[in-house]
Amino acid sequence: MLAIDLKFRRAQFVLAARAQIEPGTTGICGPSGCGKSTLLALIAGLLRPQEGSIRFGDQTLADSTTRAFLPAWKRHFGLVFQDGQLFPHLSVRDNLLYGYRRLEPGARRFELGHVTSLLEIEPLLERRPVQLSGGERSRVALGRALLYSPRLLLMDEPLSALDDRLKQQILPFLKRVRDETRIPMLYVTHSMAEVDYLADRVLRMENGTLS
Ligand SMILES: Nc1ncnc2c1ncn2[C@@H]1O[C@H](COP(=O)(O)OP(=O)(O)OP(=O)(O)O)[C@@H](O)[C@H]1O
Repeated sequence: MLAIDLKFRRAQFVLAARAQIEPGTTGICGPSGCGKSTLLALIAGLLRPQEGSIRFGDQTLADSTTRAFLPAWKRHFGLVFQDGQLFPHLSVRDNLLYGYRRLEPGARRFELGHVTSLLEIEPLLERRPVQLSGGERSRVALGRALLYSPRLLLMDEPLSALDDRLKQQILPFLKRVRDETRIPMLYVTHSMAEVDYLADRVLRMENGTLS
């Protein structure tokens, strides 16, 4: 599904990644600073590899030899980061529908009611993000990413801002999303417990190298 063979350099840091990632849920684990977020940013199209290529199915996302580069918004991937990054001035409903409204109706795989019931967030629709708990915010961020009907869901430590009790509450929702939507996921975490619970396979990163 995803074929990665690239190098990316920053002043003090080199990331070298070569991997074939199949559909399902893939955990990416490794110590702080090893390059996990950088790898997700390259796959998302927020960074461009100086060398090598990234392909999704038969589509080239980036290729340094042909200088091909598909911008992030054309990749149609969903992103969920640590703090959820909801738009503070929009209600939960408008946050959820943000990407959905920008899709052609024929491209919409999920409807608002389906996602809000999957994540149990119906009662929150008229609230603003500031009126949500951390766990509710995470579920809304996940819901927003799903309603964008992504071809791939990229999650960068989506639970790391939560305490253990909330993590235990949200993990079953993530599992439900995995099983009911079948959207392929890349899940970056420090936590082997989260990977054991959710992932079909694990890739390890160390000092910028993926194995
Ligand atoms: N914007 C940036 N400018 C310069 N260096 C950066 C930038 N972002 C990250 N780095 C450096 O690149 C390396 C990889 O960082 P990255 O955020 O990918 O690691 P990570 O594995 O996601 O870490 P963590 O688990 O702490 O989130 C680190 O050495 C980091 O200091």
